[in-house]
Amino acid sequence: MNRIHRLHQLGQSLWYDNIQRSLLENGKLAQLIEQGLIRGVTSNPTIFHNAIARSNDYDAALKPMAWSGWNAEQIFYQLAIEDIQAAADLFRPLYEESNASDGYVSLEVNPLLANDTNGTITESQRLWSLVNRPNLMIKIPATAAGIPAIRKTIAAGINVNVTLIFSLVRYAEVIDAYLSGLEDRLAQGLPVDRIASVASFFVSRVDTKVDQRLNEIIQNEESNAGLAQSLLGKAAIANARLAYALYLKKFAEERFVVLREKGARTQRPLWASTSTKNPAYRDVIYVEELIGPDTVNTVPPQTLEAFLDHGEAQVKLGPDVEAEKKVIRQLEELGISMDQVTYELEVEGVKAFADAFTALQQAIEQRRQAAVEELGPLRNSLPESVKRQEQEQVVRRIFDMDPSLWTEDPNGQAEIRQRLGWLHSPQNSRVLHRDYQQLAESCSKDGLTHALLLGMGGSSLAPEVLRLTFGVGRIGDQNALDLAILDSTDPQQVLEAASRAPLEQTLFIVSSKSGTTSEVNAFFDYFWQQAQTTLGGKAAAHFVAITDPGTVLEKLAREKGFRAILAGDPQVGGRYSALTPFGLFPAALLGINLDTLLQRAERMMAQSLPALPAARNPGLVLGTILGEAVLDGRDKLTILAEPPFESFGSWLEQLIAESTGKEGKGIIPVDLEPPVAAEHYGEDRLFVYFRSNGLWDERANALRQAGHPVLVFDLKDAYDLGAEFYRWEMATAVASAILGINGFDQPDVQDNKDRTTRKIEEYRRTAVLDEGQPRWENEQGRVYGIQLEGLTGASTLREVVQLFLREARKEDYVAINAYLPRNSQTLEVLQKLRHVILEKTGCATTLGFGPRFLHSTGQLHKGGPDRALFLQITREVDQDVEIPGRGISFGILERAQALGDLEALLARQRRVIRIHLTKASVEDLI
Ligand SMILES: O=P(O)(O)OC[C@H]1O[C@](O)(CO)[C@@H](O)[C@@H]1O
Ligand SMILES: O=C[C@H](O)[C@H](O)COP(=O)(O)O
Repeated sequence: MNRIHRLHQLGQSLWYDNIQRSLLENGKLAQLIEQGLIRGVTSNPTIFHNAIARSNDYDAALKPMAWSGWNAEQIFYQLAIEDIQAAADLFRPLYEESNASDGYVSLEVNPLLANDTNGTITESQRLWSLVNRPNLMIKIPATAAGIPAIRKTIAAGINVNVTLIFSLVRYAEVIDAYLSGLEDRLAQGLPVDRIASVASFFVSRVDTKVDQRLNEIIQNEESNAGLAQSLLGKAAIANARLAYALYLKKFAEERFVVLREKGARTQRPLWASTSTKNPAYRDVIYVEELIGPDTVNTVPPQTLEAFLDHGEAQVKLGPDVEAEKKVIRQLEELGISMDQVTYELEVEGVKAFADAFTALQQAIEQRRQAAVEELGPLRNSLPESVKRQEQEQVVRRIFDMDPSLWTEDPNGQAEIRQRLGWLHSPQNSRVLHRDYQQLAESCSKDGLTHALLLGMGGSSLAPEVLRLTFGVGRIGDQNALDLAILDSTDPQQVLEAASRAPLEQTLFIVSSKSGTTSEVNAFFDYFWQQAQTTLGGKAAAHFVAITDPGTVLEKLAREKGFRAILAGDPQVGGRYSALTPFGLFPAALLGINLDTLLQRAERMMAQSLPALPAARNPGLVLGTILGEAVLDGRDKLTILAEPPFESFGSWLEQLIAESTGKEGKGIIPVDLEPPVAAEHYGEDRLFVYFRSNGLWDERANALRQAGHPVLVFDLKDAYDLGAEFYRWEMATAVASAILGINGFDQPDVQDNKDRTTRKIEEYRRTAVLDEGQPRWENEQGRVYGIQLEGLTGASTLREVVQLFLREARKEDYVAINAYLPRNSQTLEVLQKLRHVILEKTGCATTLGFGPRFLHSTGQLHKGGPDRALFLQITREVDQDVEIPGRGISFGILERAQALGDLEALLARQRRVIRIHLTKASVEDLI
């Protein structure tokens, strides 16, 4: 039994005089409750000031509310109420178990109402119904105006923690107000048995003031110095013990006996202000000296720790208070009037809380203004738009799976009903994530050191982001698996992936929701054959499939005897699958703690539920910004992501582009664009900045000053990706609804696939790929696609590119679609090309590597707005690789995909050229 348990045995409950969001989120508060160390929580305006203004714990939650036009006070109450509710929920079991004697959490009324009876009554009722928890106590100050408010509030059936009590006279009034409130209830035939109240009697502050006077006497009045010296540090405890004696007396009187028979409880004294202010005193003095039955002591963290370490628990309270009366008498003899002291303390106490409240409002106001600045030109329209989402109950309808938010088409609606499972993924995945972790552990134990994931789009991008953000961690005492991703049919890239995957030590993850994605099938054929050749009968133990139940891939994996088959959630579409096995199993292989990742996602989910106001929902507000920005002409969502989050944009790109890019509409994600001076950007931009260390603060400021909206999302560590996945999924769903788009299908992807299939069939028949007639050619390369004015006069590929760029119109974007190996050399030169294009045309630029981007931005290219120039680049392959059993090579598959892509774009009258590099290199285009 520890010291605090002993204290409790003597009849005193220890409450915690502290609240802070991080304590709620990191499990510390839950732990203190579980260990039986604290039995309640108290807050006050100073505590909230410290919690909110002196930390960044609340900033992320504050932003959407600020963007939605809420003022500082609205924001404060939303944040405070959330904390109080969360704490109350943690205490709920104790509250029930202790038959409602402990387990309370206190929230104080606005201290600026301390002298306003009616204002306090109304505010108490407002907070009581907003928090909506039976184990809440509303704190009301024991001012003259507060006393009648206490009576009315108790009579209304609300638990009250009466605060700022200093004097015995006032304390008697408090007891009377409590009893009167109960009597009022009885008179109305209302029950009194579940009403709880405590009287917070402030302790240490009395010593602070009295000791100051005593010290003046010691200094200035020689004759009284001895007595004054002996009284130092005595007043507060004496005053509190007298209060306890009063409590014993009052609650033994007939008046209360009547109430007790009806089930009423006593109003326990609560010793507040019990941290030691004078370092010369014992640091647990205001706990040790005030122990007795039916009391509460609320202590800040340092006092709790001190008592746990060296506090002595003995009963020190009782009816015999002669010594205490003597202390008060002696103080009076020295001219220190307790009436005067306690009056001053009450006035100062009210003021201090009011000042803290005002300072807190100012601190929130500053942060609110800074957040609003981020919206730039969108700031005025956003509050109305968020209100509209609220009126139209968008979040409720999303959770109710109401497809009419996105489309009237019955087929589309039927599909959407099967595609909203991601809303619950953070919780649903909790059931299975231990299996993924165990499987990862078994792979590691069996000596597998590498993993190669074969997948496209939604099935490969989340794993890639996790790999690049987290790096390779640990599984137990081993290095986790070094995960690589293959999502390209470019033969060079296939070979590179193969060279980095030693067969004896590699786990292959065949990852396809549908199980029919042609690239993935080709990768499987290739690596299965390799594994068979080297590992023979042991090959299957090196393969895991992630696929939805009932797919051909599942069947194949079963037939071949794969090490494991992980079932996807059929209610979740590919690009929304990050928090299902498609993202989570690769994460486990990397040694990522799935519990923490899912916890962050769950926290975001909890903020996204329909019960919360729209302005508090991070995904809803973000989605509203994205949607409204498009309607305002800012459809180029430009992603700035600081290390280690640079790769996050590639996941975002596929989510947003494939979801919204259809029916001639869409948001155009612009990822990893080389930076240029702020004035080069058009008014079609909305920037989002994923901030980790503030490396790009200056750049963000310059953009903001140039009039662009720049939304900032602070990420504290890689695990925040869990939350971001969820936030952006919600935002994408909301933005799609605002744009009137079905965000859950990808109608134009199939066309590309069909055209590719036809090309391959023809190739199989004729051994030639039909590339059509070039519009221009020389020994450097050939040009296909739309007719360009003056093309015949061009003498180099560079000139061809220049001619093509003349087609650019204001607010177009230029998409470079490179069917090239994705490695640092090609990336560098293509980024250079992007830079030149951006400076020359002022248009946003995107870069995609084929065929990877076909499963990302490919849908947007064909289905989105006709505001793009597509520069497709293909090349002669140096070293081709056969796809076993398919009668084609990866090189042919890649080229057929490029041709299918080109054809699909031309069929939609898009402005596209293909430059096929024969002798030339990409450098020659710049
Ligand atoms: O997981 P699958 O079925 O192989 O699909 C891969 C990707 O292809 C698409 O279906 C189309 O691009 C994406 O939505 C998906 O993420
Ligand atoms: O409810 C608790 C009181 O507000 C708190 O104990 C005040 O303590 P202080 O005097 O240390 O500010």
